[in-house]
Amino acid sequence: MDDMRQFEAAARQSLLPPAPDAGAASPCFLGVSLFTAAAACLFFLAALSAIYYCCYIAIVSSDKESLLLKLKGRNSGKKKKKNQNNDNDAPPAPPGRGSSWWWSVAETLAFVAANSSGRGFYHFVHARHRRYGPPCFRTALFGRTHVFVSSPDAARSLLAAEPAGFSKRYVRTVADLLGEHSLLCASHAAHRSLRRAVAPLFNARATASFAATFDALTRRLMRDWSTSSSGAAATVVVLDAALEITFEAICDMLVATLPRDARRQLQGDVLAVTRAMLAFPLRLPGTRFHAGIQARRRIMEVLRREIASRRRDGSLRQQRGHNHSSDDMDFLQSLLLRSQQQSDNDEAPLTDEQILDNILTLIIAGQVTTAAAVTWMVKYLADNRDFQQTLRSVQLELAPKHQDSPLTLQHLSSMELAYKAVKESLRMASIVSWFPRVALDDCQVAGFHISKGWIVNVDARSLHYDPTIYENPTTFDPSRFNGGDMKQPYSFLVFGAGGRTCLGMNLAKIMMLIFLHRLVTTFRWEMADEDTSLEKWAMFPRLKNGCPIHLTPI
Ligand code: HEM
Repeated sequence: MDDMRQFEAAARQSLLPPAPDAGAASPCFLGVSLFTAAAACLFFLAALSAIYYCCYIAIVSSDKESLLLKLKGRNSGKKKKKNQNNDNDAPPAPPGRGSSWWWSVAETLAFVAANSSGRGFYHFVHARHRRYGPPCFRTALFGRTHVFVSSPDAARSLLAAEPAGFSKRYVRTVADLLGEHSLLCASHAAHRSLRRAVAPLFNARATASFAATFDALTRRLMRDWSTSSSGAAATVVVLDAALEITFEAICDMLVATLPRDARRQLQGDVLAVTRAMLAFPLRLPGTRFHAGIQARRRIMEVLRREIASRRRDGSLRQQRGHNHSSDDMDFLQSLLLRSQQQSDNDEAPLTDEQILDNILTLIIAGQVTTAAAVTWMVKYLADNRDFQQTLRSVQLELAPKHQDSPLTLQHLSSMELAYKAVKESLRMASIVSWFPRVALDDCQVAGFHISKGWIVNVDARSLHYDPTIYENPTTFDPSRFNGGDMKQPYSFLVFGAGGRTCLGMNLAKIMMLIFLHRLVTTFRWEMADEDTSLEKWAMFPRLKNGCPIHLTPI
């Protein structure tokens, strides 16, 4: 027992700091220690940056080249540039920096810092756009040279009819999560046949039936909100509600037969995949990227089980020979039927992998974007109460015609002012802020030299906030659309343009119109929290607080 006490006393003694020695803490000694500590920190940071950079080149880059080859390529690129500079006729490289690897580390860290701050990842682009001015600037991210272009002419040269010199390129994380057959990531060659298979599904009948489903969900939501407010003001979080109903409507359209519990699991997994899209691509348990990859695996399992069950129950055999885009089929059934008909006709059929990747793509491309757009629209109208009131009067005049019945496409087409509010919200929110393309060869864009392999991004948000195109661009003003969609071609790019234009743009506009009409004719609202900081690491810009509003029934 005594031994034990002695041992504890000795241990306590060893944990106590040594008695202060007045002579040891002289100012000179402190200065040297601080200097050494600062130097060590700097060295540590530099080493970390270098490791980080090398990891990123190795992990993120989609090319199969080795790191060594890349560095070699960069050196030969430097030589090439020197030769180019000697040639007076050669177009200049876009302003900005991006060839030195130190600069690439600094820019990548700045991008990551913007992403993990409340200002959102576009802040990085905006700061450089201001520094270098239009029409473009150059930077380096994750080991790749990126050019951001922001003029309608440059946008036309990159998007119109998909020029032969460019292909689509998303960061590796997005491609890993959505799958190599996803429409959003496929190269131009693979894209053409995939789009031919998916585009017919968005026909007029499917759109009308989608509008009816979404309207029913929105009316149910507003009824719940009315009940919870029961005459007094209630507070609701718009983003949560918008995510819920857009998911339900899109799920009904794509895989209508999925049981309730499978839908709930799917919804959680889709959220995890979305969260992982801009995460560091480390497949270590506990990381966001790993969680996203696991969620993708579960989603694929659920969808594969669904396909197997449809093949077992014989419904596909019965529907063989019918029009594959018939309105009583969900998208999954239409694609399975198309695949079966292709193999019956000895054509190369759509594979299950292609079908699965694109069902997941449609859920993510459709749900998260539209929910974010609806949320921004509600915020802009909360900030512009006069416009909210004007719109309310207009919409209330239209309301008696369909108060208790579903909104039809005809009803929606008569909502001119609401439609302008939808477009103005889409412009200001610029949900997809830029669209990446990769140069397949050396070429010129906007009078600047672009080297093979550089990523050229159409900076849609800068275009939408260009004061030479949109007067007072930071003001919410739906009347700017009085004359039609856009003042100049390629200046309103909320849904992209050319061969890669958004396939769901009509559905997105319909969802926004229905939500706006039902909300403005049922409630008045104002923001319950004025915090405008953005959610960190979100692929599409959205408010961190999800846009809580106070609702008062009218
Ligand atoms: C407000 C909501 C939406 C916005 C802002 C939006 C925006 C966009 C943009 C800008 C592109 C083109 C990207 C590029 O060129 O790189 C795109 C592509 C696409 N969108 Fe949307 N979208 C929305 C809603 C939807 C919906 C509801 C669906 C379907 C359910 C959808 C499905 C797609 C698909 C499949 C593509 C790829 C098209 C292709 O490459 O052929 N989107 N979207």
